[in-house]
Amino acid sequence: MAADANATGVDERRSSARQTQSDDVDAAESADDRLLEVENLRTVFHTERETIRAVDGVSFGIEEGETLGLVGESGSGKSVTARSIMGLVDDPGELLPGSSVRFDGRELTDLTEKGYESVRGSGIAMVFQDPLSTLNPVYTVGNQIEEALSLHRGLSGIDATEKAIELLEDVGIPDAARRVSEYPHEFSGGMRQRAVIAMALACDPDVLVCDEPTTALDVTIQAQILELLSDLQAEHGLSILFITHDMGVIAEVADRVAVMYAGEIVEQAPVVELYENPRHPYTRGLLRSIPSTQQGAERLETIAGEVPTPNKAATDCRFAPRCPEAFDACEEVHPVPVPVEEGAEDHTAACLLYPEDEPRKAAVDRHAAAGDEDSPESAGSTGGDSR
Ligand SMILES: Nc1ncnc2c1ncn2[C@@H]1O[C@H](COP(=O)(O)OP(=O)(O)OP(=O)(O)O)[C@@H](O)[C@H]1O
Ligand code: NI
Repeated sequence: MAADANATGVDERRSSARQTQSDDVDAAESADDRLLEVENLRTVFHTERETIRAVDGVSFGIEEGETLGLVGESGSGKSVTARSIMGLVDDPGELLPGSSVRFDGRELTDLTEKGYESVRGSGIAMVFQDPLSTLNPVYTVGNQIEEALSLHRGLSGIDATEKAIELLEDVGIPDAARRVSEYPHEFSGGMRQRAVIAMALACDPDVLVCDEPTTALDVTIQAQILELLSDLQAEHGLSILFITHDMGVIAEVADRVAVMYAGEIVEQAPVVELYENPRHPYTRGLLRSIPSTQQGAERLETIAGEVPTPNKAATDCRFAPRCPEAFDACEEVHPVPVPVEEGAEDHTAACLLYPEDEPRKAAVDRHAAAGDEDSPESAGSTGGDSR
């Protein structure tokens, strides 16, 4: 239905996006450059006991050729964000109304499964942490790449085999002509992940979503895969969403970074800015927990406590119980992303301490007002107010 997005459709979506935008972070302004635009994404899982708000109002965009790093502790909602973009959220999970994922100007969240398949086949491809979850043990690596080539590019026979070999060469697999007929178990961990990347490239995607693609690999191999991804990006102009819990890896791969905590993005900034000038107390804590190679003797700090499971709409700051800088209002007001100071549109933090150059009370009021506008209670038809 939405398959052939025309210019008018795109314009309509842009203007409706503008209306629903909170005025603090006007992402729609730069939507023109953004190949992938995620807006107010809410993905919940209904379990017997509770509803887990795994992704709770996440917004970000990725420009052409850019890498956005998505970082956060285990359970913060990174993988669910990736699966939501890919249309891979199944029962008991669902995207709540108002969630938007636009790819190349086209809304994906209301596509049918068939429509999504075509997006996954040609627009957006995903690389998972464990290559064995993607590769089928009973087929040769070549067969699997050829199948992708046949599905997405209509290649078959010798053409498909030749292209598969070329892809394996592209991802740095030596002796590709021979290895194309080997089985996944004959590949090492690093070579398997390269093969998975070759499979993803078989679709000639514009966006690559990588969910901890190097976490299972040892450090040397990890560095090689990261280099491969950056080479491929330069070569194919890929946009990459790179998910990891490792701040060290993020520093190497990302152009921009989004820090996730308990289902929300708590800080977003260009990579150098984030490392040199982190603002959210959670980001500061994460950065203090990176092992520093220069000062080997220095003790590593970790953030005490655990990520809470977001099982209610937030009415406070979910990080407050672990935050060294929390004050009274943090328990009563839900912070939304705001510029960290006036004019800092590309550096936002969801923390009541910001904007830093605003009097504390005014800043808190600004968060409270934005939260009221945003809340499902005020947006829904019930008119009920839980506050
Ligand atoms: N199928 C599911 N059913 C119920 N809850 C789920 C399901 N999938 C994910 N969740 C919950 O969603 C939350 C976010 O999980 P997610 O896997 O996205 O975290 P993550 O940031 O990727 O963590 P990790 O670094 O461990 O991979 C968790 O609380 C998790 O328990
Ligand atoms: Ni994950």
